[in-house]
Amino acid sequence: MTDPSTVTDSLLEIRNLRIELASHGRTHTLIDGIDLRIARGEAVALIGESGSGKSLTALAVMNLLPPALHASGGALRWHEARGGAPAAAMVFQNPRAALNPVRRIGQQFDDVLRTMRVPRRARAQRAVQLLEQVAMSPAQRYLRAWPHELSGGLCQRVSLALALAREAALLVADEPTTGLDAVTQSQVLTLIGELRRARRMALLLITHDLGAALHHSDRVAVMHAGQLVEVLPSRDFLRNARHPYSRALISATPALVSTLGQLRGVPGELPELAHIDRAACRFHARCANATPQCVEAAPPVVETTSGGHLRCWHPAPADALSTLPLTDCHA
Ligand SMILES: Nc1ncnc2c1ncn2[C@@H]1O[C@H](COP(=O)(O)OP(=O)(O)OP(=O)(O)O)[C@@H](O)[C@H]1O
Repeated sequence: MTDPSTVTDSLLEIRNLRIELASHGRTHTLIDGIDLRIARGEAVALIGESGSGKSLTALAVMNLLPPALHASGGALRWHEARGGAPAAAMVFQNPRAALNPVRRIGQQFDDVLRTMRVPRRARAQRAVQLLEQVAMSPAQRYLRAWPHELSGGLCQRVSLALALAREAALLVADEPTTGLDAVTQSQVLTLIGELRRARRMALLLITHDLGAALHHSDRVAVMHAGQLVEVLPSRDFLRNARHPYSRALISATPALVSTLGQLRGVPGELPELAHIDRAACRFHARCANATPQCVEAAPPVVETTSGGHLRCWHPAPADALSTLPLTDCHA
């Protein structure tokens, strides 16, 4: 794990990112005012419920938003001296869908390495090296395989190796373990962490799983209804998370509570992003701390004493969670 306090070398700054959807003559703001900095070699986990806007944020970073959606307001500022390599590479949720079903694995490496201008005679050897880095050996056997001949976990390893082939400074991993069994999930996330550290590659890990986020990142960014509501170092999260939504996510994560009896669902439902009241706090209808102020005005983002960022009128006091009987997965 990288020590967040020593990470100062900025790779990507996302400033006031907004993603809008134009529909029936109206513009709907789906993502509203994302500010996030990722340092070189740093692992940032983006967590939140399904529909909170994690994948849209990732697609904006990759410059892959679908045509109906438009990124505006902010800028993505890359500090990487690119030297011809792409700034970011992505591993997708569904590795089978990400691989071309009618190209053998070796052909897919050849396609990527050709775009990286790797000479033809060096490509096969490079593909072998990449497969060995993701622990697929003997690599020659896998290079001849079709995607349908591989398990989901092996397909995700191939996707990861293809992403590594791009030599990018940032790996964006959008739910990279969805659909994999628990053992394979852990293996894939551990492998991503090892490769990241070996290559000093930054990681934007998108996940619903707070426990996995805390284990595999330096900082956690909590997303609710198209906004970041809290960002703080992973190692401090259980103790210092102050947004009521962050606290609700902790109480809703089986790996983070001591007994199943302490497990609580997150109250209410995510508001429909396309029809949201931008003047109010987006969490107010689900929040036990809400007051009329939360309905009348959206809270600003403030810096906290623990070095994080918080968007809430009535946050929990710092260190409040240490009184809860939580299992510390980040020891
Ligand atoms: N192409 C699109 N057109 C219109 N709305 C979209 C489009 N893509 C996503 N949305 C909407 O944007 C919101 C955020 O979606 P997004 O996929 O980013 O959420 P998410 O947090 O990644 O969810 P999940 O964890 O399920 O992948 C959702 O309300 C979704 O319906």
